[in-house]
Amino acid sequence: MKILLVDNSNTRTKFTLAEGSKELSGTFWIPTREISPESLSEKLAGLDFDAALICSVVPEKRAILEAFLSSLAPIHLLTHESPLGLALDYPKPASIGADRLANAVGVVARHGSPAVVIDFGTAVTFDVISAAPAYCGGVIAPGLGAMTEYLGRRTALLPTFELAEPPAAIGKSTAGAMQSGAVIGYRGLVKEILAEIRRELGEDIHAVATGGDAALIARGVQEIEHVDPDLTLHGLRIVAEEVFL
Ligand SMILES: Nc1ncnc2c1ncn2[C@@H]1O[C@H](COP(=O)(O)OP(=O)(O)O)[C@@H](O)[C@H]1O
Ligand SMILES: CC(C)(COP(=O)(O)O)[C@@H](O)C(=O)NCCC(=O)O
Ligand SMILES: [K+]
Repeated sequence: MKILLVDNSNTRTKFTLAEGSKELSGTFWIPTREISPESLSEKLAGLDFDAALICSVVPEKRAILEAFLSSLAPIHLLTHESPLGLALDYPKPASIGADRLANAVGVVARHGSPAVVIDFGTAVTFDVISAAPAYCGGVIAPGLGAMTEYLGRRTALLPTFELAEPPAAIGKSTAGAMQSGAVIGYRGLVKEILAEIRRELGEDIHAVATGGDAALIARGVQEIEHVDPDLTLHGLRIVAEEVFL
């Protein structure tokens, strides 16, 4: 059975096909703002699948994905009521972003629990999973791209610049100084949040990173043990196996 997995997040909507193995057979993405019946017809043309699992944190685009895919195959929308294989130790589980639930499922299966998964996307999210495994809660902070874009928009003289490793901490140009603030500053944010999480838990749990900015930031954060770029899709694959197989 071929299952189409869809991670509809705020910047990019990622797709892949699960075909019963632990590998994902090719991933591709569409900018989320471009999701429409037309772009879906074009990008999914010729793709053959028997079911689809959608994880969405963008309601307007979720409605388009649901309508489009349900005309082709049975679909399941990931929620806190999906078979996640973990307890949700959280006052309002319905409020947890579906991508964060998928990350929690993915990290337990691929890296073990207890764990903290950090997703460097539009927002950066930290999610803590206990040994049980149970989802315990987490942290939401502005994402690296959103933060730097905002700085460019709210100032008269600051340019947009490439998010890349700064040549030095002490910038010798406006763009160099901004790269330093973004990349080095962001690593500081991550280290401090991880340290506080570990202090609060009284336990040295391992950290796994995913999301568009994971590789750039994790390179300078020794507390992050693994970067797993497709972790969310793997979480979806595991839930899809429970739902459809
Ligand atoms: N080709 C790309 N398109 C968009 N963002 C990218 C790309 N490559 C890296 N990024 C970075 O990834 C971030 C978005 O990460 P992503 O995991 O796609 O977010 P989300 O899951 O919220 O949609 C952007 O802020 C940007 O800095
Ligand atoms: C925190 C998020 C914006 C992250 O989205 P992303 O950066 O992956 O696009 C998303 O998971 C969300 O809208 N969550 C709902 C609120 C919550 O998780 O508490
Ligand atoms: K995401």
